[in-house]
Amino acid sequence: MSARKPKVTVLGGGSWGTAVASIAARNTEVLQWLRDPDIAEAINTKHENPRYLPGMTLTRSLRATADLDQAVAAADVIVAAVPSQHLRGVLESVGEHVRPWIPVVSLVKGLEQGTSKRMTEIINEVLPGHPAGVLSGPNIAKEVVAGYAAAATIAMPDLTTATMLQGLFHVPWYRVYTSEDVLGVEIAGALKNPLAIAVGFGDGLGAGDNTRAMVITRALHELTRLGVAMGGRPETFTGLAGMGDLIATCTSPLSRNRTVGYELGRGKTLDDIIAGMNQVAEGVKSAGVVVSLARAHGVDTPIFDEVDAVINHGKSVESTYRGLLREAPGHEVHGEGW
Ligand SMILES: NC(=O)C1=CN([C@@H]2O[C@H](COP(=O)(O)OP(=O)(O)OC[C@H]3O[C@@H](n4cnc5c(N)ncnc54)[C@H](O)[C@@H]3O)[C@@H](O)[C@H]2O)C=CC1
Ligand SMILES: O=C(CO)COP(=O)(O)O
Repeated sequence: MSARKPKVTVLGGGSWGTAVASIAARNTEVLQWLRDPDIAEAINTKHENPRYLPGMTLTRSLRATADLDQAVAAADVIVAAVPSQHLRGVLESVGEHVRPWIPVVSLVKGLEQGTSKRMTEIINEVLPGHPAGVLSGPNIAKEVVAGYAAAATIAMPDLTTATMLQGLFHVPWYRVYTSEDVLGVEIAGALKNPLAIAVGFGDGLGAGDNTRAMVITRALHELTRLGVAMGGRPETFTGLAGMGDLIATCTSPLSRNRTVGYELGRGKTLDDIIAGMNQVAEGVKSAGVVVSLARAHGVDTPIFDEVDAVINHGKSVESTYRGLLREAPGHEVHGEGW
């Protein structure tokens, strides 16, 4: 007799939480928690998340609920898909209902303001004893739900758990690779967002393909320098969660982070851009956190510094690009600067 497959509970009702819940529901029993009972009802009866993935059909067996305690109590695996600034609060409110030792997988690509912590650090703090890991890669939610080929990496502290979880998320068009570099995979996902904002600046200003390629390439250099200084493995940053996600986020018109940069480059204010979005662009809140992490690790990060200056300190996008271009280039591989 085959063993029962682990039941998955996804916390979060946005586009990516819904996409991953729909994929995993092809492999096992999945319950998705979201705050709005009307959307839960629409997922259960119409197999659609009308707010975040309108018109897209989800796996029919996927079930949703607005009852957080019930959702968590049933879980053999928890998947966290709420925006980074809310993960701690959600986990604190469910703590006592979580079954002991079950793995917790973060899909979240942000850093906590105030503490500068990664999401797996928060999971380890709030739910000690649970193996905490991350699933990350170049994964624009709508494309994955539409069934276009994509891939990601699941990183857990041990390969046995990573391999068990791989089987829950892998489907023919969504290839899931394993890794033990939790820190590297996780930090890559958080760092690529402010860098996509920087690429959006250039696109919004009307700069061309050369500028975009230059910024993406130097952004990968900067992301890798900081990620390695923090303890990530160098090869992770040229993999799916690093270079792969950087390319997707910096070039996709569907990326929320790139769109923030693009609209700033076109002259809109940050407040107007955020007010017009019903989704999270994590890079807006993590830009300042990344700069403080870079200073703490003694890493020079000119692109991150410029994004932080625009987002948090009122610098204009035009002067950002002029400032970057004034800096004399050093050695391409070993140089510290931009
Ligand atoms: N959308 C995408 O293509 C991808 C997103 N991600 C990451 O997934 C995470 C979640 O983003 P999305 O699913 O895109 O969300 P979204 O931006 O589509 O929607 C935001 C979601 O967060 C929920 N939310 C807001 N405040 C909350 C709170 N206090 N408690 C609980 N839920 C709250 C909203 O109700 C909504 O369901 C982010 O860190 C994002 O960077 C990762 C890969 C792909
Ligand atoms: O993480 C993503 C793609 O992998 C989604 O990027 P945005 O949050 O910028 O839309």
